[in-house]
Amino acid sequence: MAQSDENLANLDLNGLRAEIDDIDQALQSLIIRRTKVVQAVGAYKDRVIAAGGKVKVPYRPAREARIMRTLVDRHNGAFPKTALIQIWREMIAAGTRLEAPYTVALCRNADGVDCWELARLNFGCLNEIVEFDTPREAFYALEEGRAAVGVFPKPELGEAQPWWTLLSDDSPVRIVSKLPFGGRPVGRGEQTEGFVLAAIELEESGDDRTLFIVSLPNEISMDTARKKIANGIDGSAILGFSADETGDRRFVLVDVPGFFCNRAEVFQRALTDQGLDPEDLSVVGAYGVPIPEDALS
Ligand SMILES: O=C(O)C(=O)C[C@]1(C(=O)O)C=C[C@@H](O)C=C1
Repeated sequence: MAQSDENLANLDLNGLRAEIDDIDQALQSLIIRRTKVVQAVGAYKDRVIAAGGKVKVPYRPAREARIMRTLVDRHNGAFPKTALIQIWREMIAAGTRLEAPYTVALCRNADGVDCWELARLNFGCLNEIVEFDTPREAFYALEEGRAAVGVFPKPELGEAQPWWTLLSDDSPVRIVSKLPFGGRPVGRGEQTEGFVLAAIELEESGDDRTLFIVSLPNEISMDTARKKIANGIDGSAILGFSADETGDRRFVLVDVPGFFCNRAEVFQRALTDQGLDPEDLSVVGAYGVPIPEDALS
């Protein structure tokens, strides 16, 4: 029998435990019900694929971002929001696995950093995590469908052979999410950030950032490029730059506020207005802006 908050103080230990048992039963019934609905979503997606749709990976990070933000917004009481998110992470990850098999690809950066903890927290206790020797191998696993998602360490400015140069208009693999999204692991992995890559369509979550790669002639110094990109696109940040093999141009990974899927021309125009004259510009991803730490306390 559900007790009022005031009445809890009058219950003995058995009474309180009986109350917890009732709540657990209600929660479990809802999990069973939610799972049936997720399986119906999986069946719906199968029908779309059978009708000629392209999407084979069930992961929908924009939808997940909306769910997590709603949870945080409507929460109250003493239960920590980060732990609340983690309960949903497990539920969503386990349910996604029922929709289609799910392997998570990992790789290390040049400093040996990987995102194992972030991957385990985000994709749950059941999904297989496979560590590849190189980012290139992890990337091919995504392209070939041997892994559904990959978690790659956040790019470092100036690193040799950055993984993000594998992204292009010719590949279905995109950056689709940023981790951690809602709360950091405590201890190991606390400082790590990463991007999730998957061969899925980009979708809007309501508060997003877009990533594009632009190729610029090498005569333009990084400082000039940085200033002009900042002047041309409000709120933009350069996440990486690299020289290509021929050495006459460099690639720059730029992170900008807003959702600009399939709208590379917007950036092309902004950079041309700054006199940068980009040779090639591709939108390579978009991600829901993670929930800020202060909204989780
Ligand atoms: O909404 C969907 O597309 C689902 O597959 C359901 C669900 C969920 O459990 O809520 C599961 C996986 C997706 O990444 C997003 C949400």
